[in-house]
Amino acid sequence: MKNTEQQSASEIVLFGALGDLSRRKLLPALYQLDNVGLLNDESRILGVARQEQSLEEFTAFVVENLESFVKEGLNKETLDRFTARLVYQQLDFKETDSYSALADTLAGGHETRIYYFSTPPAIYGDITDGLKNAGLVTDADRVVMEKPIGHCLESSKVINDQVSRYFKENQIYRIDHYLGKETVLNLLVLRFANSLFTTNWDRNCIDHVQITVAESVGIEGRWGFYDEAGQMRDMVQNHLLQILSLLAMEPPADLSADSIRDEKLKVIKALVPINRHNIKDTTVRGQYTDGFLNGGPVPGYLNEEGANKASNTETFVAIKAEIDNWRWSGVPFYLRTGKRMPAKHSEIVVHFKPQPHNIFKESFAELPCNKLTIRLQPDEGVELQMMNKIPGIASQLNIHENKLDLSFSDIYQDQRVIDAYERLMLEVINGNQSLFVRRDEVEAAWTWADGIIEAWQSTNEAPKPYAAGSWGPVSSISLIARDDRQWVE
Ligand SMILES: NC(=O)C1=CN([C@@H]2O[C@H](COP(=O)(O)OP(=O)(O)OC[C@H]3O[C@@H](n4cnc5c(N)ncnc54)[C@H](OP(=O)(O)O)[C@@H]3O)[C@@H](O)[C@H]2O)C=CC1
Ligand SMILES: O=C1O[C@H](COP(=O)(O)O)[C@@H](O)[C@H](O)[C@H]1O
Repeated sequence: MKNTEQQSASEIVLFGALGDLSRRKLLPALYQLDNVGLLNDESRILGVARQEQSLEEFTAFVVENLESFVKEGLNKETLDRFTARLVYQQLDFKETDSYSALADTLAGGHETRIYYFSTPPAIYGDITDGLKNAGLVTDADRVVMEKPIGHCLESSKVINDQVSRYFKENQIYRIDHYLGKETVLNLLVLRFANSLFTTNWDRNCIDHVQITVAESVGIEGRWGFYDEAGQMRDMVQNHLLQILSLLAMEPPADLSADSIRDEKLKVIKALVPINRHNIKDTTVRGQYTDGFLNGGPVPGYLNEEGANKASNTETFVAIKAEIDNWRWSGVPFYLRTGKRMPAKHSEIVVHFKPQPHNIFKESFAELPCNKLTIRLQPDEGVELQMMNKIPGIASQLNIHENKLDLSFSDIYQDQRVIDAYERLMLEVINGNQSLFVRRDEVEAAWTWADGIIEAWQSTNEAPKPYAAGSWGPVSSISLIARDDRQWVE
């Protein structure tokens, strides 16, 4: 299978190769690229982790996880090729003077090295120092950093400063995997390749927007990490703000990385600050309690595996966000995200304004407004809710609400849904930063998120309880009901 003409050979170095992200997402993504011929035959994959183990043991670990996480099943030929690329290096990342063993392992390899930091962000600086000390930093190298970068604006600056001592901005790929999702990427096409939406995409035509990112999973054994972060830092500061900025940005001049990132940045900077004065009217934070999901009982957050203390960490956030600019002034963007909600279900619903005058009062006292629903996952697609005449001679102008439904699984039946990490890994290999987050975006996002977190801290209020398997605390309904609107369920 040859598809690798443009992909130059690189050494892909996974720091934290034995961790959760690596085994569930990164290794399967690399396997999938290999399977479709998008990994150069010469590229090696070097797993680096703290644990002492042989190459055979690492290979067995990789195969076991590929078997679990590559849904389509493994291809023998690809698996043989993939496992032949593997190399393992034991290393304590904090021992910044002991990276010489890694340098020896990399010696004679390809000149482009991709260092993927799949570790807690607090040690990105140590890894960078270690690489520098061992002479493993050149202009050809790239660094991939996982989110959330830091815990707040200040800590993100420290981490970014540490990494950028030796790597330039054009070598740094800050991952937000939502930017690699087909449907998130499709926002660019939907908005800028369809004049219908381009011309109606502003405060004159749009009443409000809802963005829901609901997960049915809890915190999946990551209590230690999650309890420090909470849903605000884990999901809103990054994924939801990235979706919001793609949805609300001005048309970029072209598809280059900086054109897109410049426009996203302007949106994040234009978000109306939320602070202790407006926090109560604009946000709700919740924490799930014991409940039922998929027909069975599930534990509350404080009863999850690994929970070791009482905690006020939020597992649900709803926010009424506003963008203070020419295009969006007065249009609320309601954001909502939580763990242990009834289903994994992420979508954007754009509510258009009502018609100025209703000539169909006999059918509808109030005409329902057009709604554009962008289903991010699962059941990816785009749906336009509109009014239509019910066919028939008897009813001259009997109308009802119906929809145009572009379901990706129906239309692109033979197309596998590509995992976000596959696309993003390929973009790193190809050296394209468009789908990665620039430092100033991260900092603007932290500035806004920190304001909310500090305001919550200042009120000292506990998160509102919601039963696992529900759509969040009752007060999240009031948040939007106060504006005479309701969440689309
Ligand atoms: N898991 C997920 O779904 C997601 C994760 N992320 C981000 O990805 C990154 C990795 O997360 P995740 O895989 O879940 O975390 P894990 O804790 O599962 O993995 C981290 C890995 O780093 C290793 N490590 C930590 N410190 C050292 C050290 N000093 N020396 C050597 N190895 C070390 C750990 O080894 P050991 O086990 O020996 O401690 C572990 O293998 C984080 O930044 C996280 O925020 C982002 C999105 C989703
Ligand atoms: O970054 C993260 O994302 C996942 C949700 O990702 P998805 O692709 O499954 O929607 C979330 O569960 C995790 O807590 C968070 O760190």
